[in-house]
Amino acid sequence: MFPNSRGVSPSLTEEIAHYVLELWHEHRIPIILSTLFVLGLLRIYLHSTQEKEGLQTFSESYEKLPQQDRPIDNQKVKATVQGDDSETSESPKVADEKKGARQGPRRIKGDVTKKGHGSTDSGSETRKIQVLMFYSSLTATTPNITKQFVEELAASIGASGGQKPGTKFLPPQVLDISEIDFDEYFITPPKSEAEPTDYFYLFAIPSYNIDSINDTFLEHLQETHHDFRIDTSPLAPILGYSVFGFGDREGWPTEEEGYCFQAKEVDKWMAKLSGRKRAYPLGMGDWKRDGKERLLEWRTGLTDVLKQLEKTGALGDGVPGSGDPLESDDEEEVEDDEEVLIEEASVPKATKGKGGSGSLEDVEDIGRIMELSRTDGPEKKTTAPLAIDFTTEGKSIPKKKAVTVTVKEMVPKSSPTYAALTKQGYSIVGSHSGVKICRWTKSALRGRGSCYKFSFYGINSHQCMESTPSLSCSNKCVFCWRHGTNPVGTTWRWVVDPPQLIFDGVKENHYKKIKMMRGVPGVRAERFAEAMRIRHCALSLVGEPIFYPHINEFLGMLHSERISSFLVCNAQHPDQLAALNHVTQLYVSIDASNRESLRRIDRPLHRDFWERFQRCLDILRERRFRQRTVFRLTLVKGFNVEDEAEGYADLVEKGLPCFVEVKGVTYCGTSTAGSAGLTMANVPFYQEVCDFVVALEAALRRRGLAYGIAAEHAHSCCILLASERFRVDGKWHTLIDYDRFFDLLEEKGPDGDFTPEDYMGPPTPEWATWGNGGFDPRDQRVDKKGRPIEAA
Ligand SMILES: Cc1cc2nc3c(=O)[nH]c(=O)nc-3n(C[C@H](O)[C@H](O)[C@H](O)COP(=O)(O)O)c2cc1C
Ligand code: SF4
Repeated sequence: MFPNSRGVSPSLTEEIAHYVLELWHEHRIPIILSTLFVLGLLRIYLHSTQEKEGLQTFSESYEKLPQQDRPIDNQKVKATVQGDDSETSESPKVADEKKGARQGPRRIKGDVTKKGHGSTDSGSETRKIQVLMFYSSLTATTPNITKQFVEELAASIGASGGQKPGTKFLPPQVLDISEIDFDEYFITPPKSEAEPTDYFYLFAIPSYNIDSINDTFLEHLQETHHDFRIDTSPLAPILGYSVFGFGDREGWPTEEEGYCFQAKEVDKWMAKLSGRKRAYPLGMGDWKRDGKERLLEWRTGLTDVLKQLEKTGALGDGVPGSGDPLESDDEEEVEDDEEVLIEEASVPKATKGKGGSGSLEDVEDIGRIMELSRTDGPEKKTTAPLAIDFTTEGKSIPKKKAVTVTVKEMVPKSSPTYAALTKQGYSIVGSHSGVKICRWTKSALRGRGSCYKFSFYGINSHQCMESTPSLSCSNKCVFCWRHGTNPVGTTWRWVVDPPQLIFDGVKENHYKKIKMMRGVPGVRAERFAEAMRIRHCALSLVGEPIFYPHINEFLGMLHSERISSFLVCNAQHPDQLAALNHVTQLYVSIDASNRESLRRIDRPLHRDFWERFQRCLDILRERRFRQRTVFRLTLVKGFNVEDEAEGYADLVEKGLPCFVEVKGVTYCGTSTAGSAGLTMANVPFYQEVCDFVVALEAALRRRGLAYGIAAEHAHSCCILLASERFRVDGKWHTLIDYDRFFDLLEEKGPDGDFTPEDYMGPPTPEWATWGNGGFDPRDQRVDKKGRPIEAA
């Protein structure tokens, strides 16, 4: 070996080299692996930081798209999605690209951060409201109507010309849908450059059964909703929308035949795109007939909505996005008053022993009542008469009990009864009254049929309020699904609310509930506007209305506002019945034809129930030329149908009512009616109800009683027998002339001398008479899922 140039002996160098080599041999695997690991980490890090921007820009689903399906200009899309205002402002190039994009894939544009409720966002104070009214037209009627409409609307909301100081409204704009770029308005709402603005969309849409701009527009709405790259409700940031349709009743008489069909479509797709922000129901009109009137109605309703928006920034009750998402449509469909139901009452356990069915206080047990009144719970000191059994004839209260004591409320807010009733959709007014909007009212608002009282008596279900001034009842009928939730007793032993409080309260709550229907699909503007004027009151909700000590005053209030009264009582309170002033129609429930059957079915609390019942029939007979009296029979198979036609005929002979309504009990719910053991098997088929009515009519004729089968409403299993007093020139006249009734009251007083014939209405419509089914031809029958049912 030779020394190297630096004079280090070769053996040392060799030694070092050897040492390094050995080291390498010994540790090369971990060294290689850790180097690879570090390099790997480095690569992942670099890769992820490079990709980050791309991921921010496009949604995952978008990344999976084939290249040719991606937007034309990624950079622009990126910028607009990120909310870059400079990019959303319209450069001609962008506009051109948008037009080009119509054929190709849709461009994503606008702010992806969805604002929940428009102006409810922070800074709403400074936000303006821009109403945009879109219209289409082929034969040039709509543009002028729309322009005039918008001027009038602007005036009514204070947004015309020189804007009212302080108003949030910008002057409304009118836009022809054949001239606008749909992407501008119907993918996301436009962005205002000038000032923060929320949008409210209105539509005036005539229908055409030929190809028109409407089809392109509808296609666009549909495509936008189905475009998986876009939120299914991309128009959710708008404040609300509403549609008015123009059509021609002559060519397209009904909705089924195509009347205003495209307005209905626009309404439907806008509901989807806006996340159900229907601010006011769909309006429809025929310019040659009722167009002007309907449009005015629609404008009046819209003005209210817009003013509310201006004030509160929200749409109000019942419309999603309003802060109160409850839609009546989502409510559990509970059958209502006129349907007598078989259903097991769902009684909260706590109710038992507190006045529910589990603890029926004995009327006569005044000592116990007083005992109870001392227990906690809302109480009122009152000098109102306590526990006077005004339902018990000739009975007086022992002197020592007639003292001023603490009287309890019938349904205190803290009680389980209150909770149970409100859960079922009742609004409790004061401490013992209730109101609830019935399913027929909802159905009529949506043009899906009215209750049998429309067919028989001309009642508009959407103008009918169902209420009671007494939630308490003295029976526990087996088919009454409310027993267990409503208080029972035979005496009035609670605080008595003044009639004015009840009257104002039931109206207010009824209107509140109607308003909650505003955004419900299918509600028609015309019916909605009409529903804001109560014309009828069914005093039959639950409990016993004549139990309320001031029932006559309450009736007087209804009548003074020309609201008709249909009062149903349970034939257990003869004294109150005898003292009752005029009602438009007076019902007595006849649930059985003999004592034993009545005891089994009604399970009355009064021991002298049969005598009370008989006396009520006598009173009805005496008053048959003063009151329009009705027997209401509810048929429960296995209880009160078989072989009872003769017994019922005897009762009719005794009471001689003007009418006999026969109705099959309706089943609702899954289980039997508690101890009574009722099931679906107890619900008679319509044919069985028909057979019974035919048998009853024959039994009446055999007794020489002039009654005939006048009308039917097969849809609710209900048939009407009427006295021949209401047949004129061979035609039944079961309808009521309501105006005449009120005129008579005004003329002759609440207890005046006039007869039911004095306010008999026009002939019963042909479609409602026996043999014709009785379904309102203006409406469309639907099944449980809302699908149209073809008429048989
Ligand atoms: C070709 C044509 C088709 C129509 N089709 C329907 C229809 O299917 N349903 C309907 O209710 N009205 C229909 N109409 C009536 C129009 O909707 C109605 O007259 C409307 O007021 C026209 O508005 P415009 O003059 O602005 O086009 C049709 C009218 C035309 C001219
Ligand atoms: S009478 Fe009125 S409350 Fe009764 S079912 Fe008909 S619409 Fe409803």
